[in-house]
Amino acid sequence: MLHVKQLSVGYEDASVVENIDFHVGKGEFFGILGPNGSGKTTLLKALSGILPHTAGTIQLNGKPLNEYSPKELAKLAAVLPQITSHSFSYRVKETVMLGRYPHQNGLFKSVSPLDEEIVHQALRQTGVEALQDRRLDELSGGEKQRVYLAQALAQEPKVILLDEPTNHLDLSYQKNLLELLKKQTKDQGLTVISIFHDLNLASLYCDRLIMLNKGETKIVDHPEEVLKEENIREVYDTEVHKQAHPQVAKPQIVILPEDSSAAEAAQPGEAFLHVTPEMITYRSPVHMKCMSSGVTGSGFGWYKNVVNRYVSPHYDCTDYRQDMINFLMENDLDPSFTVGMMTAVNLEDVAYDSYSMEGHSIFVVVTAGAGNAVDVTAAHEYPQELRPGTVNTWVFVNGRLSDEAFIEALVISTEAKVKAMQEQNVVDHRTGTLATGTPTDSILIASTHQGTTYPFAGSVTPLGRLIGKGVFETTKKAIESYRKRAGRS
Ligand SMILES: Nc1ncnc2c1ncn2[C@@H]1O[C@H](COP(=O)(O)OP(=O)(O)OP(=O)(O)O)[C@@H](O)[C@H]1O
Repeated sequence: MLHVKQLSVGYEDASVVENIDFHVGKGEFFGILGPNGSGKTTLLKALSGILPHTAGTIQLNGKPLNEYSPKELAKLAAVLPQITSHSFSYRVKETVMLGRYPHQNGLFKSVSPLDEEIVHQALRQTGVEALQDRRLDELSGGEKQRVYLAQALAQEPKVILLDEPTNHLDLSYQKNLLELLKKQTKDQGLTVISIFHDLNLASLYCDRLIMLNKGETKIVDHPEEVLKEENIREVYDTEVHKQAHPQVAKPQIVILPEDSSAAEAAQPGEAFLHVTPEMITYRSPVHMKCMSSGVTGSGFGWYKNVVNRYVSPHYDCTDYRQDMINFLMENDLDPSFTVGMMTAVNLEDVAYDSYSMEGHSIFVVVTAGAGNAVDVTAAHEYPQELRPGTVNTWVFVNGRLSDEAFIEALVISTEAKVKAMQEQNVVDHRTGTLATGTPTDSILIASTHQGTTYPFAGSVTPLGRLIGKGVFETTKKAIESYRKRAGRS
């Protein structure tokens, strides 16, 4: 559809963008990225034929751009410029109707029923139908933005060129506008070329991206490649972290702020633990990055408190999440900052200890029961009941864990728990085989996110070895206490 080869564009004698090469296919959503002043608008102006290029070629549908008459070009390409505060006092509908101009013939350019229909459709699609009789200079920035988009759509172009289309729009209109354009790429084969400052929106909606750096191409590729941390660091001179979008297969970028807060003493340990018959509470002085299967605070997140709440073995689990939230609030613990678990084990039997080795340190807390133990390899043979977890394992690490280290810490903790159960000869009563856990065990790996960085935590690393030892010994102690009480030792 659009082929750009060795393109250079500038103002007067000075070149602003140089040696740009890319192509955009029919129905493709193509994003232009780059810092302020990198030449995005200059490139877009050249692509829309507003600014002549000084070298190279731009071909639209196989024909050089400069060989199109303005009217011919307007039938093929529509431009949505950056909206400025200045606007004329046209009415909204008149403004959108201007989009039909390239399609109108004859001396008087009368409005046909088809023009009316298309204009109405564009007003509807962009949500400005109710504003159609209002004057443009009375509208908010976001409303104007949508009116100009309606005008561009009314033009029925094959390519639409947009300069930061979302910059005046609130969250919901940003999404609506980009969804609308994306739908048009799929349903109508519309080609969209758009400048973005918001890298995350560009990642979500664009098929491919070009990233400009000081008027030159840094990279042209799909978002996963373009939005690599090293590219952004080099081009935007900013530290970022790239991560997966939680719901769709697209990368997202988060800014890493300078760490200005003085590190508080966060060495995990008994000092922050409080045990009562109703609950075990760990109140950390710092927010901890946690991975857990808690009732509240599950998955990855940042939390200050961890709670293991005692509930009766006959606890009705139907609305356990809301019940846990109520319980936390009654106890002055903010559910937004608390990982909450439940157990039917007597909390006096909790086992905990600190472990350190070669400058690495962890704190482990375990509550364990064996009555409901299960051999997971035979669990498929029997129905399992949803009962409060009986082996709840908390591992607090003094340091910064990478995602890989979190996963490895979880694996090591599970291996150590299974070994402890087997050593204690905990048996699945239905199969007579050694148990590996209980049906609703819960785990927390918490990282103070200060001090040493841990890229890994497998058993080949000192941290992994420490977790293996700590979870094994603490789980053993917890099972022993549980059994003593139950009179089964
Ligand atoms: N009309 C002009 N005459 C001369 N120089 C210009 C003109 N317009 C832009 N420039 C210069 O060209 C360079 C690129 O500007 P351009 O507007 O293309 O950047 P941009 O990447 O779109 O920036 P932003 O993100 O700030 O909108 C800048 O150094 C700018 O000062």
